[in-house]
This record gives sequence, structure tokens and C-alpha cells, in this order.
Amino acid sequence: MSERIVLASDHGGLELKKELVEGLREGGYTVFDIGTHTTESTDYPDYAHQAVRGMLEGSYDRCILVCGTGVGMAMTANRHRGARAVNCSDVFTARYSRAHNDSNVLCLGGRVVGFGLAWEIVKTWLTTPFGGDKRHIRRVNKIESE
Ligand SMILES: O=C(CO)[C@H](O)[C@H](O)[C@H](O)COP(=O)(O)O
Repeated sequence: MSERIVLASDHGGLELKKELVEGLREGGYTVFDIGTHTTESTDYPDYAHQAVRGMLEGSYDRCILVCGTGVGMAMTANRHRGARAVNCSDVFTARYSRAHNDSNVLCLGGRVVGFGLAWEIVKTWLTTPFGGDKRHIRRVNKIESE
């Protein structure tokens, strides 16, 4: 089966999330869109907690979370032990958050990046493997030790 990606957003990330869901489905990923589905004002932590819990319980492989800036989603996701969330608005950070940090949650700002850049970020993030070098494993283990 293809990688299971869960996407979630608040109202601030809704439009970008919708475009990403469509692109990822076309790209053959198994996509779960857990909301929000309307423009009504919502609270990003509700969606971030739900998506990350699902990932940590094994229902999904990775999370992509979108709010206005990506900040609230990243703060919330990183409260969960085992979640390594990156708030990203450039391709370089997307690549190295995978290669060096083994990030498993990508947060984007729907009010910060347009679909074109977001799509490049997402493709890079999904296709870059964790480097697995000893020094990176040691550092990721130190993140997880607290
Ligand atoms: O968490 C955020 C900012 O750190 C998100 O960008 C939210 O989407 C944003 O705060 C929502 O703002 P709104 O004024 O309620 O639309």
C-alpha cells in the first residue's frame, strides 16, 4: 500500500489543504482528510491533536497540517512525544528536516505560501529519506529522550 498521509487544517489552511489533498491523491498517495471542511472559524489544536494521535497510534504514516501560518499546528504537534513537526516555507528546510531530523509532521501556512511553493515543499518532504547517519540518529534520540 502507498504511504498513508493524514491532512488537517483549520479555516486558515482550508484552501491550501484542499489543493494538496487533490494533488496527493492524483499522485497515488493514500490520503485521509480529517477536516476542517468548511470556512467556519475553528481551533487548530483540535485538528493537530487528532492527526498526530492517529499517526502515533499507527493509523497514518505521516501528517501534513495547515493553518494560517503553520505555527499553531507545529506547536501543538510537538507536544506529542514521537512527533517531530517542522513548520516550513522553503524547500531547503523541507529536505533537511527529513534528512537530518526525520521529521514526521509537516506544517504549512496557508496565508504564507501559495500552492506552487507548498507543492514543491510537500513533494520534497515526502520523497527525502532520513539520512540515518550516526550523528543524526544520536540527535533525534536526544530529542525523544525528554
Ligand atoms: O495558529 C495560527 C497562528 O499561529 C494559525 O495561523 C491560525 O490559523 C490563526 O491564528 C487563525 O486566525 P484567525 O484570525 O482566527 O483566522
